[in-house]
Amino acid sequence: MLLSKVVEVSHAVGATRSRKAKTEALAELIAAVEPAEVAAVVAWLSGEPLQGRTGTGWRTLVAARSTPAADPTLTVAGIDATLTELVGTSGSGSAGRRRDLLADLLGAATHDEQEFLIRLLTGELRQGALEGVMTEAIAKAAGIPVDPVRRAFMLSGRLPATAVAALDGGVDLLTAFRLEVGRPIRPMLASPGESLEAALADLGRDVSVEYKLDGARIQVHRNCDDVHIFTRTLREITGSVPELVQLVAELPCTSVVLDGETLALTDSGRPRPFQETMSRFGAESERDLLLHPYFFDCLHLDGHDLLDSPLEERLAALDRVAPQHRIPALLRPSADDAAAQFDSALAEGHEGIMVKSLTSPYAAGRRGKSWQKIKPEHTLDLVVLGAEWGYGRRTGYLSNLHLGARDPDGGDPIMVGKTFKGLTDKLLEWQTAEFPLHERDRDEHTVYLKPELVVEIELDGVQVSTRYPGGVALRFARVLRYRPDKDAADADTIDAVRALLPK
Ligand SMILES: Nc1ncnc2c1ncn2[C@@H]1O[C@H](COP(=O)(O)OP(=O)(O)OP(=O)(O)O)[C@@H](O)[C@H]1O
Repeated sequence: MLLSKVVEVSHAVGATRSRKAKTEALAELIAAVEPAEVAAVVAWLSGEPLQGRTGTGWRTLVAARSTPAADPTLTVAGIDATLTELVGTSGSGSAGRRRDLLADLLGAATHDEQEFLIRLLTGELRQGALEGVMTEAIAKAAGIPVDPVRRAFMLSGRLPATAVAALDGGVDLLTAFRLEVGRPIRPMLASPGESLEAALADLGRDVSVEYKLDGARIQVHRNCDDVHIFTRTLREITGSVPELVQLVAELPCTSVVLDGETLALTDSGRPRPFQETMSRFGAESERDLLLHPYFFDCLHLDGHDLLDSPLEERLAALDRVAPQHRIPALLRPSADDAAAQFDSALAEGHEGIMVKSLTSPYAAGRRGKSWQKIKPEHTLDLVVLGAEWGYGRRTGYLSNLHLGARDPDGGDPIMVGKTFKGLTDKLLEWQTAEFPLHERDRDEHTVYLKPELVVEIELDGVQVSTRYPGGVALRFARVLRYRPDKDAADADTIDAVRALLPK
């Protein structure tokens, strides 16, 4: 298939807000593509080359760009082969070879194709928000229901492989996807609960009421001596967290997959700030800060997959394998005991509580009602769309943030407000240094950013707005912290913001 056809569909998908129209355009393309090219097309339209990140910067690409070709000739298979060569080029002279490959590729591309390739290779197409639409499109192209496609994607974390299986072998091949120890699955997520009372009324008596710790999510896989640890976005961090690896290696089992939260504690046992925990996930991690795990789920134990088992059984498995590392939890508490649990979580410096249905299976990658998070304040994770230069004491610093909510249908984030409240001097300095690295455009007052940074905002509520395109604006928003553990695809949606409108 010609690249020009893919670019055309990519534009069409970007130009419409209708989820149905997006799904149809994608499904038609996937159904039409050569079997050998399905994986690449699905990967590209989800925002990433099949080879993953190619490590090619925007400057290199712009330098490699020449006069566009008049007519489209590039094929999907040809480009995919070039990208494989590009990522495989290493050693002496590799920089020059990479430059030549890119120059040949871009030289053969039309103007629109050049734009597309540059956005693909710089990661700008990676919105991830298209994942939901893409899952539906794959099901439609294969003529099968969407649920088995979704499940296979959640278990494999890979849309291209899911698409190939769906088109090759339909539901039969998709149901062969299993939890594989060593390969991370997308974590189950929670919905914001209105209040503890509302969550208990909604979920009934069969609940686990757990501390919601303010750390970072980890997913731990162990097969005999082989331990792997992943973040919320499925990034492997095994090498940065030796103390967790050792602890998991010593658990009394042969194979296990655990879900939990990790954080560093102060000498008096209170949680250290989230940023300090996150700093341990980086390449140059501060080893003197010890991380502790607090597990809250067990997805596999000694050859048994537990994803489809009710939470109660999964917690029993967790109790068998790691009772000393469980997150504080009460099973089927009275309303008073649940309220006391909430109070003590806050008193001990934690974020709030989680109320979980004991009868629910592990819905990988889904944000459902069977896990509800209760915090004393409303918070939203929003995408930073830009920042205005400050004035007065903040002259020379990028300050007032433009905040956007995710479009669940894969469009650009939708602006819902601005704030400079809560920004410490340290954050102002960091923003001023960091934002230009994400710059999309600028004018006299504002630096506009690619949708890449996620910030957690505390707010008093939201109100109807005629000024903002989503019809809703934040009230009294203030910055709590940046969320380097989240991508724009993990930000809260415009629907989540609207759900806070007074009823
Ligand atoms: N007992 C717990 N059970 C589940 N998740 C917990 C628990 N304690 C802390 N967490 C953390 O809270 C998160 C649950 O909220 P949610 O599923 O909405 O994820 P999130 O989008 O990362 O939310 P948040 O921004 O509130 O951390 C988990 O991702 C996990 O990191």
